[in-house]
Amino acid sequence: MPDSPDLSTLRSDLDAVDRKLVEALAERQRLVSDVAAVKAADGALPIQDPDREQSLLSRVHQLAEAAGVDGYFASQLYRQILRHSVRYQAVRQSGEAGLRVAYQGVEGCYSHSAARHHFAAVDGVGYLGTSTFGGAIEALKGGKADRALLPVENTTAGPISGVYDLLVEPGLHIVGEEVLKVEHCLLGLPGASLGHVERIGTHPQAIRQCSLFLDDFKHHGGHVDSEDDTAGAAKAVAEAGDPTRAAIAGEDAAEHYGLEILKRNVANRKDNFTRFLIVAAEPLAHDQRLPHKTSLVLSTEHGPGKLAAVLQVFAEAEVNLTKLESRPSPTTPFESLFYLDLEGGTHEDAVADAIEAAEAHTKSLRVLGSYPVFRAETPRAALGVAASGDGAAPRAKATAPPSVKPSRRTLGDRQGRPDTVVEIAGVRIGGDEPPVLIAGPCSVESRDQIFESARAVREAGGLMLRGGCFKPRTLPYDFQGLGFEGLAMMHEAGRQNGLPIVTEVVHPKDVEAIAREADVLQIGARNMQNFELLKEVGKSHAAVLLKRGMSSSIDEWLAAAEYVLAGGNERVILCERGIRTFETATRNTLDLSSVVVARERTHLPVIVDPSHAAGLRRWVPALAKAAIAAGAHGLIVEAHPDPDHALSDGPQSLTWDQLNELAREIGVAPAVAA
Ligand SMILES: O=C(O)C(=O)C[C@]1(C(=O)O)C=C[C@@H](O)C=C1
Repeated sequence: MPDSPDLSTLRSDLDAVDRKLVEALAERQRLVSDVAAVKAADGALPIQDPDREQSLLSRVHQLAEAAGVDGYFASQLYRQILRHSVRYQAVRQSGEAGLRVAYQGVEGCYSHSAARHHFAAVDGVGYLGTSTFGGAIEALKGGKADRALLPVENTTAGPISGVYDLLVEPGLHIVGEEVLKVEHCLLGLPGASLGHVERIGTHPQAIRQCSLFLDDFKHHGGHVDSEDDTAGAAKAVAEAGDPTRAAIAGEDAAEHYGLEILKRNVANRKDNFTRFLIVAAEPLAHDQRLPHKTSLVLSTEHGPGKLAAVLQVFAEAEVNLTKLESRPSPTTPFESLFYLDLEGGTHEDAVADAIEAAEAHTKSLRVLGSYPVFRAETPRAALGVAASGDGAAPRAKATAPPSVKPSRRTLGDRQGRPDTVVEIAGVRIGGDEPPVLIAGPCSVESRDQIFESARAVREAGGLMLRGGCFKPRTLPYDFQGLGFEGLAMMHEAGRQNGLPIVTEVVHPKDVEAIAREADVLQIGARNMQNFELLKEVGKSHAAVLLKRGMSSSIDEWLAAAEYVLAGGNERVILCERGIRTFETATRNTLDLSSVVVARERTHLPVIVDPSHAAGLRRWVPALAKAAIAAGAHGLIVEAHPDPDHALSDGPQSLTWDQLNELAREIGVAPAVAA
């Protein structure tokens, strides 16, 4: 047998392939540049063409699969390529080049990363870090920079109020926005370990966003230092060379300062985004074919309904507001300035007319900027940007927040309300949405098992990954789950495959920590009436999947949901999983009538777990299809890479082939290439 090539030979072969890949990207960019020229000559052509992108992505998916490359991986890469392509074309239309961009912080900080994303399509950009937000504005005003990029809001910590005060300075124009997914990581020296860290340094904003992790760290004797910026803290750790020190910063900072990620995702919320604004000293002409946003600042007289009158104008003109923020006026005590963001640009008549009409109800009104927004993969609702271009009509919204003390059983009752659609990282469950398949193993058993499961679930057409990390078992000797270690693996597996994750929480004290990594908190059948647990998940930002207790009536099940809703958490999904009857042939008796009744009595989504009802895998598909026929909004199904050797619930877990077939039968499997 010939010797296999050595590592250095393989690496030089890889180098050659990488060169070809980069050359192909350059060739693509040249063609995109020609496309931009065609579009410059014909103003009727859209810069972004969602239909073309869709067909291109599915072709790439098919080509990749045929070549033995994961189709999802290839299409994710292509999404990035297309995003860059749209920006590249926009820049070619505007003629921007050689910009100097000021941001607050040192290299590798989030503002620097956001700036690099935003200006990636511009040739010859230089970056200038300043020590304060005001310093970035000064650089702009003093002619040392052409743009300043400033963070204005974060989806966990809220508005960055000091920046709003800077935006109203005369002579500044908002010319763009950038949204960055912020993933706070704990960084330390290579070889350092989490257990030996004694001091953690980071920016006050990150301290707020990671308060749960840091409180726990302090509780165990650790010290937290407030630093000027996240990447600065990372730099200090690298320079100190002390393995007991760590910083909370982004992945870019780790790369920049040669640090290792000791723990990913230490923020309170898994989905953590920061919105940045790009400011210039002159207004810019933007390509009007791109979707726009407009930012205003205004003040009103004191008096009842003054602000409402302004808002009414936009409501009547059907101009959507994506932001309303108030700040004290820098000049007049006890007067407020209101910052508003609107969907649409001032070149659109509806927007321009509405602004003019609104002005009549204000004491002062100024347009801070009208600028293009690039569609990004962000939870658009969370950022106040309406989903666009996907053709999906907005469906029934979640119910109003419980602003009044709930009277007896009102929140969950239908009372003529439309169905609530619960949205979980882009997956919509409820109402008239197509049924959602949630699948995965009963328990997370190992890294390989959960990664293989995530991939198989995604390939089958599943939209969420299930997996237990904290297992309530009948016998104390049975496998109890891998706990937080398993959760971290599952989080990563879900992320890599674009699947939100569902996991059970069994103890009230774990709710916050689990919700940092999981998208949906499952309340198991045994805990359906654990009222302290229900109250705790009622306070959580994560969605809740509430299984019906094995001996609970529908009334008791709905009353349990009421606990969660009354706590302020409106994102409740009911799950029927079978009840105890005299029948012992199946593990539980699947009560499909509860789906019909619950759908009539509440506005909440109702899904079905056929696995725990059946107890045997060969019975699962029939029950699953019956559940959909009865009106279930989705299924949560157990499936395992090797069901016969599963550590829990093996007999009722489907194989991948069975899962694929079920997905096809209920019509959620991805379309197969012709
Ligand atoms: O085909 C076009 O119209 C292009 O602009 C090219 C391209 C691409 O890079 O392939 C870029 C943006 C569009 O949204 C679709 C496709």
